[in-house]
Amino acid sequence: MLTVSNLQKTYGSGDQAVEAIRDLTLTVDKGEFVCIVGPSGAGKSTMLKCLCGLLQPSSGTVTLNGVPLNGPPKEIASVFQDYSRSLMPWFTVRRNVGLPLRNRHRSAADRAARVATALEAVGLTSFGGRYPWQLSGGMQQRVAIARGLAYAPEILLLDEPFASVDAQTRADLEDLILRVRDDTGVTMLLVTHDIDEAVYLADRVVVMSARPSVVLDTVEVDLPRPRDQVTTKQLPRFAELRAQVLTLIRRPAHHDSTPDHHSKIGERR
Ligand SMILES: Nc1ncnc2c1ncn2[C@@H]1O[C@H](COP(=O)(O)OP(=O)(O)OP(=O)(O)O)[C@@H](O)[C@H]1O
Repeated sequence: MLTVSNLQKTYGSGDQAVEAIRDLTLTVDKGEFVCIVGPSGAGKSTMLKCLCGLLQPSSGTVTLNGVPLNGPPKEIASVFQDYSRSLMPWFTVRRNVGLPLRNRHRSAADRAARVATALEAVGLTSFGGRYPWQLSGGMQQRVAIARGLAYAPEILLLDEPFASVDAQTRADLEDLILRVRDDTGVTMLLVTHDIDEAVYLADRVVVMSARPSVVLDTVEVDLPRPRDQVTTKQLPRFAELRAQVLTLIRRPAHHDSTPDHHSKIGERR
């Protein structure tokens, strides 16, 4: 469904040039849940911006259903880490969730129905009339997820979506996103620096090196579904997969990445 071939991205030029991504190649199949792990500054957000058409790669291609990307595609919705900056504080929850639908020229009744379904999916039906600042951080992130879902994308891109909430809320949101995936069949591409989270959620974990990033390897996650925060994480296979990803991350890349970068990624604090 989504193919990234030899993606390379350098910001600026000359003395100011920052090579964020050296060479990324990966594919995401329809309905798959792919997690991307990589150290801080590895270029994960840069990659997602290239995938949702907000940034032009310096070289390489991104194709969606066989068509090269040329600007933001209507098939993709994104959820970012910082919900406080992605929600409009002067709009109600309902209006925030319905915002991207206005550009798709849907009727008011259709928009309202989609917003209601999306709010229900994230358990916020009774909060549609509130403002974001009246909600907890975890609830605000659920609003951001609902906004992505209301858009009915083929692919949902999630950039460290649970990084700004406490551990219990994070676990709840992880389970929410798994439930949404089961209910809707939407393809998920989620970036995280948390190995446990990646293994818990994914069908496949793509491991990125430190900047300038390359794909170090891909790990197939053959854990049974439905997954559970307690029983899945107690499985010996979960520990094996976790160790496999950690070993990859600790192995220096072939280019000039430093061990310091690698130490920033790892087990949940
Ligand atoms: N607009 C920009 N101009 C110049 N350099 C940039 C720009 N955006 C990002 N960079 C640099 O590119 C590199 C990759 O940044 P990016 O935000 O993609 O990494 P990341 O893996 O998402 O990091 P984190 O996990 O900390 O969010 C960093 O060194 C960053 O400083």
